Amino acid sequence: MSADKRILEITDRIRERSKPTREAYLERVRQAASNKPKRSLLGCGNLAHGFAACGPAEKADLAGDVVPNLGIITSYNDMLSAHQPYETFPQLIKQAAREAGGVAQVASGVPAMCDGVTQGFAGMELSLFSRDVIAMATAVGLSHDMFDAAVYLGVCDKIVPGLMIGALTFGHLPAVFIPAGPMTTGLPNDEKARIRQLYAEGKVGRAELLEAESKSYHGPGTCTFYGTANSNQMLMEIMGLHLPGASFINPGTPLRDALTKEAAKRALAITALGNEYTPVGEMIDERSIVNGVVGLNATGGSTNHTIHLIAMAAAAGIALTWRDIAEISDLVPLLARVYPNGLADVNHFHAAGGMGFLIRELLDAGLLHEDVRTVWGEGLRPYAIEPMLDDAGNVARQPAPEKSGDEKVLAPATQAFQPTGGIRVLTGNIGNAIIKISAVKPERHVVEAPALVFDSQAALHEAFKAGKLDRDFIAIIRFQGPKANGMPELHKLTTVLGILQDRGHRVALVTDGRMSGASGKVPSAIHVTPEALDGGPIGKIRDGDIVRLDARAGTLEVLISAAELAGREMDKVDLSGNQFGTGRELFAAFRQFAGRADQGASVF
Ligand SMILES: O=C(O)[C@H](O)[C@@H](O)[C@H](O)[C@H](O)COP(=O)(O)O
Ligand code: SF4
Repeated sequence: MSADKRILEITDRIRERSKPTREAYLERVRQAASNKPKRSLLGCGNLAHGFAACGPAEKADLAGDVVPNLGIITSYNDMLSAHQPYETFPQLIKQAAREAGGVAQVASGVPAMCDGVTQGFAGMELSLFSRDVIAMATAVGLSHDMFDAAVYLGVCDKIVPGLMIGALTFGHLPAVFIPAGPMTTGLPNDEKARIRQLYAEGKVGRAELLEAESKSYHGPGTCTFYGTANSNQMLMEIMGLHLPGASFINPGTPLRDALTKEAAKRALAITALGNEYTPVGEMIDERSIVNGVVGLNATGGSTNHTIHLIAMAAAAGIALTWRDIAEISDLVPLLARVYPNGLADVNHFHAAGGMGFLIRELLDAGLLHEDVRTVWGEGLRPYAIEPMLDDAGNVARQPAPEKSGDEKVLAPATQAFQPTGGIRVLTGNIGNAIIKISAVKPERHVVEAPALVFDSQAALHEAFKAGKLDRDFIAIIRFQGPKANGMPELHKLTTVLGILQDRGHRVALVTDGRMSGASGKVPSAIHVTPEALDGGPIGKIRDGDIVRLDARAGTLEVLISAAELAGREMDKVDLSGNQFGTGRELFAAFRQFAGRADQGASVF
């Protein structure tokens, strides 16, 4: 079934806009692909260094140019529960490569930051920039030119986008992304949030809070809320970079290991040395990107992808804009209710039918491009499946269930939770901004209240503790953009603003910073562009100004005259405290050269 004509029109518009950059990119990909395998162009000394630590069989294989060599880019560390399982993946991949007559080598490790550990602390000011560091580290690994394809081990927030930018920069190489899978279900996310609010109100102590948090985040695997990490998994599957059904299988299970080995074999099968050469730079095109945006809106995915998807697309020469995202949002129904957009977690989503059911529903509704290339072959329909193990312990796939296993978690397109997607673009005299409404009650989609201006999230917390916030207000937190302090997530504010909202106050947040993909119930206009440090009007808002956030009309306004706004001086904020400590002194160039949020906030 072909996609709805409005989806086709948006895709055509993106294709037309991207033509100059996309054609130049594809020329570079084809140029790089012309010498295959690249390692045969290396000198003997270079090559000997490249396989010095291999066994005799691998050395013999790599000395020639008929055996494919798989580069592994791994973001393993023990800090992220989602990445800890990757400790054992390289051995599995190497074993699978041998079984498939190929070789696999770890090409490089890339850093991975846990936004949950750094949330609310200085480390969060490195978070967004770590995406581009990951892309650079990926390039360092692949620059050895020893590889015919690469597999990318990454799950969390900035890691998959960084790996994707790196993979597309080596667009002549086939790329398969290998997920680690979600943590098993622990304390429900809404119960965790309830205990946090009790703690913030002084009704429970630190011991009770730590006990609740530890029952929620309790083992290896991705945290089970639908934040940026799980949005990444959804994107990699709907864009055809995972194997069908790979995203949400728990780590440490036979099916997980079978999927990992299958991914390694698939990557070796689609190199230029075989008959299904699938360079990722050609495989990912405007249709794949639009499919990603559709999936993001259909699932109420992370607002961080209104930044990362733009940067990822740009790495393939494709120019994606917030207007594209907004127009797709207006066409795509919300089909998933996973926390913070509901009470279920990602394991419940998978059990209800998961990605296979979602993709089938969106394909049948004409909301996805079916005629795309994927790492699995031609077309997206083969992803409308659910994976399992056969008797021999290999991956088998059967059609996704006709009916959702739980229509309160995963709905058919005919019974969508909301007729449009979870992500909106707001425009007006404060600038452009993003809001995720899938987790905000309809009665809170419009908030008009006096502004209270803060230069940091800490200042708002202080005002809360001093009892100054028991009122209707819109918090304006500015100088939180990429150039100011690395555009941190201000997700810790969710608890305090949630308490005030639950007390019946009309509250909202407006910031040039970010929120977490796990943020939700408080109406928040985020990624305000231009940022204050770039002269954005958000830097001119004063305490008491009336601000109106209207997610229905798609507007964000400070209700003063244009003349008064233009006549106001930009506030000045001392940012020297954001330039040193926790490694921030090493990121001055990133702050200086970071692009706008609506253009991907990239340093490239
Ligand atoms: O974008 C995201 O999804 C968040 O950055 C997420 O990865 C982060 O870990 C949150 O902080 C988790 O939520 P809590 O901080 O509420 O545990
Ligand atoms: S989902 Fe967030 S908190 Fe969980 S491991 Fe990943 S980065 Fe850390």
